[in-house]
This record gives sequence, structure tokens and C-alpha cells, in this order.
Amino acid sequence: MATLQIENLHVTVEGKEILKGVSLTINSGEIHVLMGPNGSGKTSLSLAIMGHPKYKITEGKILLDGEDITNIETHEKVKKGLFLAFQNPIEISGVKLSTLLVAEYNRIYGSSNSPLQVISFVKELSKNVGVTDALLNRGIFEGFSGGEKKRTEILQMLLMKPKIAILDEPDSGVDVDGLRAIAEAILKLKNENNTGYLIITHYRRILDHVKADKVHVLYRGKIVATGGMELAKLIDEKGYEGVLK
Ligand SMILES: Nc1ncnc2c1ncn2[C@@H]1O[C@H](COP(=O)(O)OP(=O)(O)OP(=O)(O)O)[C@@H](O)[C@H]1O
Repeated sequence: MATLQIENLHVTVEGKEILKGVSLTINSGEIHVLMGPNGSGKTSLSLAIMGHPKYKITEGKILLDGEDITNIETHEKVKKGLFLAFQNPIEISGVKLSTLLVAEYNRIYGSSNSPLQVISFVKELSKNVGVTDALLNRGIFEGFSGGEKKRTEILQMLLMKPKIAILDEPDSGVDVDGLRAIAEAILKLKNENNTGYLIITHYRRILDHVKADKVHVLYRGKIVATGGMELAKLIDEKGYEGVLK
């Protein structure tokens, strides 16, 4: 059982306060969805949680299983079981995706398996989310389409089996089959690993496949509404202005 607690988080970027006291608790096996208008601070929240140096936490704290992890290094947060799938992952040319995934595998599970065994395991996982051999053999995210990037990030998540995963718009730019595959991967880890999720999205369509326990609305740096699936439906129908009136 894991719990990520975000308590009264205030975050500034380039001297401007973006998050103004965000509190959120995510337990193992729970799916939380974070919605909100463009520029409300959703990505800033995910980057601040992971410890991006530009996103400065000026007040509040982040606890994982009761331990204060607010100021520890990003790689330590990853080691402790936090995972972030970026909204726009950056390309790293010169390092093959398969090389990264094999290195990740060895870091997590130890290097007792032969390289051939590891690569066949990675390929098997890749099939779940439609990441082809051609992509595995390319530079990391190099020339990947939007949907291919999203599928690849979910593949990384499947490999890493995090306690808590933050997925920043996993559904953007993904075709219908990709969306289904991503949703299945989310549910697979929830069921097999008891992973808890914070899923940032603009669209209700992912909720056709993944049932959220809670839907939160972030508006101008504050969570201004929390509800169930009906809240996402209401936002779809009435827009943020209509709902927040
Ligand atoms: N590195 C940065 N430098 C300057 N301003 C930033 C930076 N990162 C975020 N901001 C600003 O912080 C605000 C919140 O941005 P953020 O990306 O967190 O919003 P968001 O809710 O994820 O938006 P979207 O739905 O459009 O993805 C915006 O006004 C944005 O311009």
C-alpha cells in the first residue's frame, strides 16, 4: 500500500506563483483525474512533484508513504516508485530506445538474465502497447509521432511498475486503438501492481475505458472542484466556465 500526499503546495516558475496551495492524496490502486483549462498549472504540478529545478516549491510538502520527499533528487523519487509520463517527452538521439529499456530493466530487476532474455521480455511488453521493433531500434523518441511517444512512455511505465504514476495527457494525439491499449496498460498495472494514478487530461474519452475514483479541477493554480465521473461529464457538456460559475 502506497500513499502520495501533496499538502498545500505552492510553486513558482520564473518568479511567478503558478500553484497556490494544492492538496491531493493518492492511494495505491486509485485513479485520480486532473482536469483544468489551459495554463491552469497541471503540468507544473507534475513537474514540481518530480523535482524539476525550474518549478520551485515555496510552501507545502510532498510525502510518499509518510516520508517527506519534497526536496530529494528526481532519481531518488523514481527509485522510491514515482513515475512521470511527460506531456511532451524530449528526443534523445544517439541512444536506442531498446538500450534505454534494457538498462532500465537491469536497474530494476538486476542483470542476472541474459541480454537476449531481457530484450525478448521488452519486446513482449512492447506488443501490449503497439511499440514496434522499428521504434525500439530508433533513437529515444527520435522522429516519433505524438501517439508513438505516448505508447512508448506507457511501455516505460509497464517496465518500471511504479507505486504512483503521473500521466500528463496520455491520451493526446493517440488514435482509438492506441487509447484502448494505453487504458488497458493502466488497468493492468492497477490490478497487478496496485499502482495509483494521477492522470492529467482534457478529454472525457479516456474515462470511457478507465473508471476514475476522483476527478479534480485545477483552476488558476488551485483545486476548485472534486467529484466523480459525473464531474468530467459536466465539464464536457458545459465547459469550465459553465461548471465553475
Ligand atoms: N518554464 C516556464 N517558464 C515560464 N512560464 C511557465 C513555465 N512553465 C509553465 N509556465 C506558465 O505556468 C502556467 C501554467 O502552465 P502549465 O503548463 O502548468 O499549465 P497546464 O494546466 O498544464 O496547461 P495545458 O492544459 O495547456 O497543458 C502557464 O501560464 C505557463 O505559461
